[in-house]
Amino acid sequence: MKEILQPGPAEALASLLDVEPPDLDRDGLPLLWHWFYLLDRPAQADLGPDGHPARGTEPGRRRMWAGGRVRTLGPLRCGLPAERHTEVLSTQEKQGRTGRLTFVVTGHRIVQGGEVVVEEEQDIVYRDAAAGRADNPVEEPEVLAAEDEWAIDVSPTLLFRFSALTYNAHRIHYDRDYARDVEGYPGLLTHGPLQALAMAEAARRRGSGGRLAFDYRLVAPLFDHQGMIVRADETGTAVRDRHGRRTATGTMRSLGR
Ligand SMILES: C/C(=C\C(=O)SCCNC(=O)CCNC(=O)[C@H](O)C(C)(C)COP(=O)(O)OP(=O)(O)OC[C@H]1O[C@@H](n2cnc3c(N)ncnc32)[C@H](O)[C@@H]1OP(=O)(O)O)C(=O)O
Repeated sequence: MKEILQPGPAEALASLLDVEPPDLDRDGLPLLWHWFYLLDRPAQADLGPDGHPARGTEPGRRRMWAGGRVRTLGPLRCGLPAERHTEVLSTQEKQGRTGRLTFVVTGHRIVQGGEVVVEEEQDIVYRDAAAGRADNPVEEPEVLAAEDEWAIDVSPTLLFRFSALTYNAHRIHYDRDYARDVEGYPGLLTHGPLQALAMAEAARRRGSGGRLAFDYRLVAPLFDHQGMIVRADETGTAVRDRHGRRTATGTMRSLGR
């Protein structure tokens, strides 16, 4: 897949996150902002009942984004062509606390000007249909956001706009009836990439930049009524809900300028 990268998606993302638009001419796209470019555009006829492309998935199993590893090796520039190369790297069966898990790892490389500028692995997990019904956490008392934490209101409009920007039609993020009645979730599910991006942005606020290695895991589902509270410090970055339950963790390392 190949396209000329335009500033529009980056401007739309800055508005969605309520952050200052980055200086694209000086720095290129920030860490993970490549997720809004070079998107798959599957035909409507190819979508399964969950809104995700049906190809290659076992009918009835539930897809979740479980984690990933990203390396930025150079600036990704707007105004220039870039291409994405994607392949399935591995498929592994595991037994988790929530039942049978099938992890599919896909590898992605973004090439610009003949150089690999982003290298990434994404971990997607498939679970049995009943698993979502167990994802109904007991809510502890509220833990207010500290001064060094970033509280994001997870509203349906935020989730819808994120789905739209990534051209992701997975119904768990915007169709409350489907999320509850079919997948058994207690609310709309916050995208894994949105949580990863919030962690990367919290680190960017602290001055991270240049060539970076970022590893992250989505460790528990985050629903829209639970808020999203993000923090980054020198030891890593994490997301919790407003009751103190951790839903994502990440570590970042500089690879030098
Ligand atoms: C976009 C998009 C979809 C989404 O965004 S979906 C929403 C975002 N994702 C989530 O909310 C997932 C949250 N995480 C979970 O629900 C659970 O952590 C998960 C992934 C279901 C696993 O929970 P379990 O309790 O069943 O598993 P265990 O902790 O007992 O672990 C069993 C083995 O699996 C390995 N493992 C666990 N989590 C991960 C991970 N995130 N990445 C890679 N591997 C993982 C764990 O290490 C254990 O392995 P062993 O070798 O030690 O057995 C869209 O669709 O596009």
